Amino acid sequence: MAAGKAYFGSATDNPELADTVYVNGLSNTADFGQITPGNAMKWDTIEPSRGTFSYTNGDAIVSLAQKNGQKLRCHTLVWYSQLPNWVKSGGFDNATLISIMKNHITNEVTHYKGKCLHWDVANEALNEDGTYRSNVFYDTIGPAYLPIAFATAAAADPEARLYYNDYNIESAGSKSTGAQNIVKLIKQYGAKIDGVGFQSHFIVGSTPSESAQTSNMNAFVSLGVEVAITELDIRTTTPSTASAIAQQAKDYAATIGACKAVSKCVGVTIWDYTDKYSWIPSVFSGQGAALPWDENIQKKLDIYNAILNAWGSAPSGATTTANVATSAAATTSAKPTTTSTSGTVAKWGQCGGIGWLGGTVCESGSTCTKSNDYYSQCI
Ligand SMILES: O[C@@H]1[C@@H](O)[C@H](O[C@@H]2CO[C@@H](O[C@@H]3CO[C@@H](O)[C@H](O)[C@H]3O)[C@H](O)[C@H]2O)OC[C@H]1O
Repeated sequence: MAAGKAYFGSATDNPELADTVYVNGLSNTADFGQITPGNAMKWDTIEPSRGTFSYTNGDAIVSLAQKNGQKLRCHTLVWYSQLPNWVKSGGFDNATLISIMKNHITNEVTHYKGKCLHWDVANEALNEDGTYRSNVFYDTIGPAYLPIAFATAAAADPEARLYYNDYNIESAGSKSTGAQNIVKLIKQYGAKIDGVGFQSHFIVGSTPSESAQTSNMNAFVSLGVEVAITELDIRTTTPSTASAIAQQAKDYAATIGACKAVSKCVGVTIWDYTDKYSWIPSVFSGQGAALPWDENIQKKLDIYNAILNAWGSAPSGATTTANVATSAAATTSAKPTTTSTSGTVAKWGQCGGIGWLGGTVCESGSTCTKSNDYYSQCI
């Protein structure tokens, strides 16, 4: 799977796949060129007991992405949370836990070999002050668990882009510095790390500015890795207000604008696309309304249009009030009127001067062709 192609995508989860309106919206590649499984590839789902691997949920999401022609970010291999008790409280010695971790990674990455554009190899290894978080891997193995995990994933699927993923690393500070140190550590060990994911679970009005996010991304890029926004949502106190929505639109624009401004920022993923299935209300009491589509799977136009404008790719008809999840007309109106166009990609995310929120977009400097079927081809 080629690296360096930008995308805009959404997380999803298996229970939602029974909702036809929802699936139609998720499958609209004019909006979403990429999917991340929200839970289906986590350790407690994949290997709930030692040596027993269950890929049913993950496979369902892979199949959907393949059917739709969407890229996959695979999430996540080594995380202290949603980790089954047999690992968390197993009392294993160093060598045994290394072997368990390597076996888990090898089995899962091999199962999905060739299907994952990215793997979030390690998730949330840091405390807020940038020191290592105490978890069973760190406490038993030490910081070397990180390079070991990355090297193991690289051996199982050499083509997948390997990511460290965390929250509160989206602007400069101790935790961002800690994440930069993880990149250096993994490289010092001679293991492969390709990218850093900024989860970007933001709060309306407290979202870091575009320039703060841009300069922070560039600090990572200068270490020789790409970056991605991997779990974007911007929560507010519910019920939301008009002023909160106006600020939220600016916050989304700042975040997407930052990724757009950094050539090595390869894509943006929102953490599901509709408030109907957002994880926020269940975790942050009294908070929600964090996503660009509402609980009825209707676009919030202020936010949707702010995203399109920040992405620099508002296709004709994109400001329609129709709901893309239910309206074929909205999908049709989003198609370009020209039959085809080609040229050099002037800037990341733009093909022949017409960019798209979803679908394929090309790297700066490459050549592309685009036709009426939505998809550009990067040459
Ligand atoms: O009961 C559980 C339920 O709690 C669980 O919720 C998921 C928790 O993880 C969420 O994703 C994480 C959000 O932020 C970052 O910290 C992580 O990188 C993400 O993985 C996910 O959206 C929730 O659905 O789901 C399974 C239920 O059995």
